[in-house]
Amino acid sequence: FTELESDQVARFQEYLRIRTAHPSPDYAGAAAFLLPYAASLGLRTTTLHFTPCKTKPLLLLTWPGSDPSLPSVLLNSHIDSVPAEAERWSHPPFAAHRDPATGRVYARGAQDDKCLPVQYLEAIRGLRAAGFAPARTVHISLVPDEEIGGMDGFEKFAQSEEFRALNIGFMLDEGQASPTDVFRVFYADRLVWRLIVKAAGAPGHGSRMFDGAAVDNLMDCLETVSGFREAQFGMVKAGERGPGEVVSVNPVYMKAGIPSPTGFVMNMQPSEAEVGFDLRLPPTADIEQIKRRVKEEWAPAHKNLTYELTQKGPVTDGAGHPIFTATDESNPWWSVFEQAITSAGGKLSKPEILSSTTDSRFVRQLGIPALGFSLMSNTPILLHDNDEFLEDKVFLRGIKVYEHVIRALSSFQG
Ligand code: MET
Ligand SMILES: [Zn+2]
Ligand SMILES: [Zn+2]
Repeated sequence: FTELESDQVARFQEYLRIRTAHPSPDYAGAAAFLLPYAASLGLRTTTLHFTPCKTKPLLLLTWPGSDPSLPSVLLNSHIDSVPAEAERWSHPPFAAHRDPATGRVYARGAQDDKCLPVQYLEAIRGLRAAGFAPARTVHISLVPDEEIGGMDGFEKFAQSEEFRALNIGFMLDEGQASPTDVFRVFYADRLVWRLIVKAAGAPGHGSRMFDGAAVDNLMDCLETVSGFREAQFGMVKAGERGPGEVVSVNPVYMKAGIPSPTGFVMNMQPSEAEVGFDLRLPPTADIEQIKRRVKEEWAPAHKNLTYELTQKGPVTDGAGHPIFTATDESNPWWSVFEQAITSAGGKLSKPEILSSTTDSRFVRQLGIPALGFSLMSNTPILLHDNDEFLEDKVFLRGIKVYEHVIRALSSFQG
């Protein structure tokens, strides 16, 4: 590595060491790292707050263009991460350990998505060093609370006067790693729902067989959901559908039993049981049909099951249409982006629907084109997983590709 490249990897590690994981992300620590970093590159910095307590800063970094009449380009990244089960990691999740043999940097957030701001900023450093001056203004937004739905983050930002004033023409946001050498690009997100099913039932002796116990009722629900899940997953396994093109439903917690000092009482059947599901729908899914399925098949009242089904974020855009960004000639930004990747010597995947959900949905909802994009090629998909890592060489190559992308997008005269 050159001295610059070593510094770039070191800056990535430094950012990863700031504990921005939920449930108590260190947003102040992140701001104290990112704001002076951006200022040192000559960017304008602004801090916005959308909560009265001002504990959730939204940082805006700006590289002014020579033609302020042109709509600007926004590069987004969320500051927060999901938590980590530290004892199950091979390296501590907030140490950002770099394995010298493989170049892998291990940390919560290495992929999702704390590589991005450092790559954006280092790409700008490279462009400035090359004497490049953008025609369009380039903004970087570093936002809080994406992992918990964005209600105090991008959702409020997208509705704000400050956002409108930025006059954004196009946004790039996070994507997902690619196990092959193509870069993945995403034109839509799945809708994110949470489903909580509660079962009630007759309590009784642990030894007695009877109908209608709470856990028995909940198991009926799990069995039905599992059948549906297998059918959806089957289409992905068979290669008929992409992972973003089916409905996913995964149990993420279960609660039942009567606690005792040593664990749970073993010879009593409890009168309540509960399961939580992460439910994701493709943007064009028939929502009424899913709602009916939950009510009639997954959690029918006659089995003593009740449920809460809640949706996070928008379902349709302002015109009532499913939320996605065009990836054809109707969207001039698409071809500018595609050409930038080619000029950087990269290959792009066929545009996909992202299987997870990002802040892009709030921008697309406004009719502004936004793509999810990831330069993590030849990398296993480890977001929200243990031992999340990114290889230093992949990270560094990403900076070079962002140089091409930022140059092209900010020069676009259409
Ligand atoms: C709860 S909104 C989405 C949060 C996160 N990006 C996910 O896909 O799980
Ligand atoms: Zn993310
Ligand atoms: Zn995430």
